[in-house]
Amino acid sequence: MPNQIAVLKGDYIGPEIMNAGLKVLEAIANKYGFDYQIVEAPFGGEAIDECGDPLPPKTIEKCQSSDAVLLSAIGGPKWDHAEKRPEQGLLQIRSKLNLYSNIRPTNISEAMTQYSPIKNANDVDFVIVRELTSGIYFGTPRHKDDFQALDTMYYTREEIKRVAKIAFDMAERRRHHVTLVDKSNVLDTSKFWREVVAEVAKDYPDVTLDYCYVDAASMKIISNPGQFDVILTENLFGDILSDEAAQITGSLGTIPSMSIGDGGPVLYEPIHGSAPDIAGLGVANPFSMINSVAMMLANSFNRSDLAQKIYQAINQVITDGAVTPDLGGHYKTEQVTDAVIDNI
Ligand SMILES: NC(=O)C1=CN([C@@H]2O[C@H](COP(=O)(O)OP(=O)(O)OC[C@H]3O[C@@H](n4cnc5c(N)ncnc54)[C@H](O)[C@@H]3O)[C@@H](O)[C@H]2O)C=CC1
Ligand SMILES: CC(C)CC(=O)C(=O)O
Ligand SMILES: [Mg+2]
Repeated sequence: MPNQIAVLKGDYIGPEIMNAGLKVLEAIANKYGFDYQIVEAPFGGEAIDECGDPLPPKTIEKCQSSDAVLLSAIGGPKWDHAEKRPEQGLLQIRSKLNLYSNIRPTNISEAMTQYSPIKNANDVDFVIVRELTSGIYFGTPRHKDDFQALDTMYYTREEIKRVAKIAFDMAERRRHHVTLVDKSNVLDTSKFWREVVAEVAKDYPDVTLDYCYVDAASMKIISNPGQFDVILTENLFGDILSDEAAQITGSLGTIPSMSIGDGGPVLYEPIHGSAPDIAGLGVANPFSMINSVAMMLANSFNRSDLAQKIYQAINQVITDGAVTPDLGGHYKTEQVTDAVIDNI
């Protein structure tokens, strides 16, 4: 049976970079052997236009019966004032697949250091483990009227424990260091995170746990990112910090992510949005999606060999300067994609 991959193409630059990712997947599969089958399904704005629902039941069913899900960015001005927004579909798919941990790496390869806006970029290699299915994006009650608005940040012990274990397991395979980023000088949810994470840490005596307030962490990601190994944080802080962390590689358009739960299909997606400001121009950076394909091959299909070939090809393309305008180049999405394929 071929490996089944659910493909959700997304909105604005979503399909542009998804095409790039699938082209690279096809090329590497043909050259080195990888048996797969794509199952496309409507999602986000496209699905709202088609049936009024950003996550139709048939789409979630296709994802649940696949071995992995490859998703591109959704949303954009077309639906900003619609009754249902594509972003609701994104939160729902994460929740329905129980993907409570989102892994967002920031490492700057030797070839990428020239594009980084920071000094000492060559010692940057950390990963953000972001809680993904709870916190303020999901908390109730919520309310908005003409005079007031309310969102709720809510966490249970179990929700914190399970994502903390993912972070500590990851640290054991890396440099044995977890930094919990929170705002425990103010928020009760953060104080609770500290209590629960300190409990979990007792099972990992060879991992060092330290703490950092989110405001200071946002500064340190710029001033001394080399100090981080695994950053563990809640949903909203992880969302914000991961965009910041991406930019120190040179562009938000380079970083992939994977979202995992307790078994079931893992979901791979770039960390950025649908970039409506550059959609249709053919200049979107495809590295975030191509890196997501590589991450999928390594983690869902046990093909680290293929992932390594993709990473090496991207490095060569970067060294050759064949990059899109966000990295200061003049290459188009398609040209960059073809250059990656030529180097595989
Ligand atoms: N996972 C998802 O599907 C996400 C969706 N969104 C949605 O995307 C829409 C646009 O949001 P924004 O705040 O503009 O964030 P964005 O991440 O789409 O764009 C921010 C900036 O980064 C640039 N950028 C992003 N990806 C790029 C790439 N691959 N190549 C070159 N440049 C790239 C954009 O051109 C823009 O200037 C909104 O509707 C938002 O809700 C936002 C974040 C994540
Ligand atoms: C709808 C948002 C929560 C998407 C986003 O910004 C993200 O997951 O990074
Ligand atoms: Mg985000």
